[in-house]
Amino acid sequence: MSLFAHYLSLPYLIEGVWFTLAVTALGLTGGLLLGLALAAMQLSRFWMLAAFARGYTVIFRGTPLILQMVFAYDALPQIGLKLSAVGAAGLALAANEAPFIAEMLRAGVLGIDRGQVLAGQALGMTPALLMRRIIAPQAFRMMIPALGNETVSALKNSSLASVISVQELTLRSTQLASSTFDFFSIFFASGLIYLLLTGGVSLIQLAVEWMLDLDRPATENRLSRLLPWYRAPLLPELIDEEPNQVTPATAPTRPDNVIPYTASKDAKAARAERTKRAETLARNNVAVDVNDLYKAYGKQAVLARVNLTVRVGEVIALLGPSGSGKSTLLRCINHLEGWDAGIVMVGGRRMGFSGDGKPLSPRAIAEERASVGVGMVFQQFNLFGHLTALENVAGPLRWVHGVSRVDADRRARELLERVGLSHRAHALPRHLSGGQQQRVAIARAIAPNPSVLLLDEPTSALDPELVNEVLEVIRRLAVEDGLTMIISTHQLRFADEVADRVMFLSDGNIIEEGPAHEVLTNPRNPITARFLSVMEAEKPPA
Ligand SMILES: Nc1ncnc2c1ncn2[C@@H]1O[C@H](COP(=O)(O)OP(=O)(O)OP(=O)(O)O)[C@@H](O)[C@H]1O
Repeated sequence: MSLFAHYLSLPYLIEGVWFTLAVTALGLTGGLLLGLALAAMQLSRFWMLAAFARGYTVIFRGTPLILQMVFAYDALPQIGLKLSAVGAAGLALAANEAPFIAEMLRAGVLGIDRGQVLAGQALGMTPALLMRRIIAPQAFRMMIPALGNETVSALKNSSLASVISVQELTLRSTQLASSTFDFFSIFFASGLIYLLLTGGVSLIQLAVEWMLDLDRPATENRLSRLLPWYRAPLLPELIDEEPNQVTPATAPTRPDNVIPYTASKDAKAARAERTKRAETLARNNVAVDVNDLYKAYGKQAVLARVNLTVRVGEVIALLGPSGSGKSTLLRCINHLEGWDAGIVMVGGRRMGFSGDGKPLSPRAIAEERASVGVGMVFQQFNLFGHLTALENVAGPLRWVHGVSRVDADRRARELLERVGLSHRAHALPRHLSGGQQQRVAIARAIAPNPSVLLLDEPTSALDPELVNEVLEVIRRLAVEDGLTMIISTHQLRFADEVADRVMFLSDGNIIEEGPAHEVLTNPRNPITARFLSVMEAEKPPA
């Protein structure tokens, strides 16, 4: 036992630990940098880069590390690259670790919900901003356990450096044992030192996991403020506050030339009101103009020469059976989806193309989305999972529109209050109900004051009892703010009450359109009539 304790603190072995740590540190740092480059190449749009990275991965993952170490130490000098034993071992370990780390990074990035990426794009985030603010923070959190594993494995693999005479712990233990024949005590001491080192890695991993745990109450310190997923601590006055009702707008932004309609009980007065509103809207500028839009997936035409004109302040309800192309049409308007032929103009700008007709880069499209102002609300809410409700609304305002933190927070609080969620400002999306999440998503979409709001079946992922709270928010955006909206929905009563016009899509064609009440109560096309009769329970009274 005393011999065991003696070997544990023997300077000869302790010095070996430093070599072990040096090789591991070189291997991990190099592996992380090279892994980042390889992952970026594999995820890039350029197939040559992706093919190169894949080839590298196949070679370095498929050959033994011990061979790579010998190669780095003995073969590289023959082409003029002479490295120290520690340098050669570190280089070989880095080259070997890189493909494993790259695969972890790639899995982390690909593991982020595609909906969040679409939402970020719709908010005008450039690819780099999306990566920095949305994808990387969440991917990193998911990768910590795998990174911990990889660190432990690199630490143990560093013992292979003994083949090129690096004086690391394993080599020194063997040398010592050969000269003293005290195999048991030396190898037990050496094993315990390795265990202490790997135990240290596990502790660091646990500490990082704890620091990044989203369910942990947010704390205020300088370091956490620098992190992209920073959350301000909960303000005491908000903790016990009673839930707000969905309250009236604090600052409606209705254009002057849009007449709000009030729900009139008298059918005749309501009709007169609608006619007057339609006449006013017809004089307004065009907000969205879709011309001969054609899009196909393979041989299937999903949008077959669609034409659509929406005036400022108008509310359009897109109806149609599942698979008729409603979501695709909305995504094309925001250029989240490319198309094969046709032109989409929003606010007089040709979306996705420069003045001379050339397609824009992803970055330029993102900037265009932000400046034209097309908000989008998705069926599955698509809130950023690592950000609180407040940050979901305020973050994009700061990052995309350059609004100051104070102003962005103020605007976010106003909007959350408006959708009845000020008491949940610091809640993470996963702690909100579906209806609450969708209300935050609406607040996020209208925060930058978009000129047009696209809503893709905003209530179809909700339980029936939560549908009304979301419809109420949308209703107020139409009625009080006069926001131009295109809503794909199956809520016929809602469409009748809120929409100015209904467009009915079938197999990628608009087969019927007209004033909402007219189409919904007296359809001319047999396909529309059949669809409405199937949805009878939802149909508005004639
Ligand atoms: N990425 C894709 N690849 C191939 N086909 C697709 C893709 N996305 C959509 N489609 C097809 O395009 C058609 C239109 O889909 P879209 O989602 O626009 O319909 P929708 O009217 O919004 O349906 P729902 O009401 O169910 O959401 C469908 O037939 C769908 O299968």
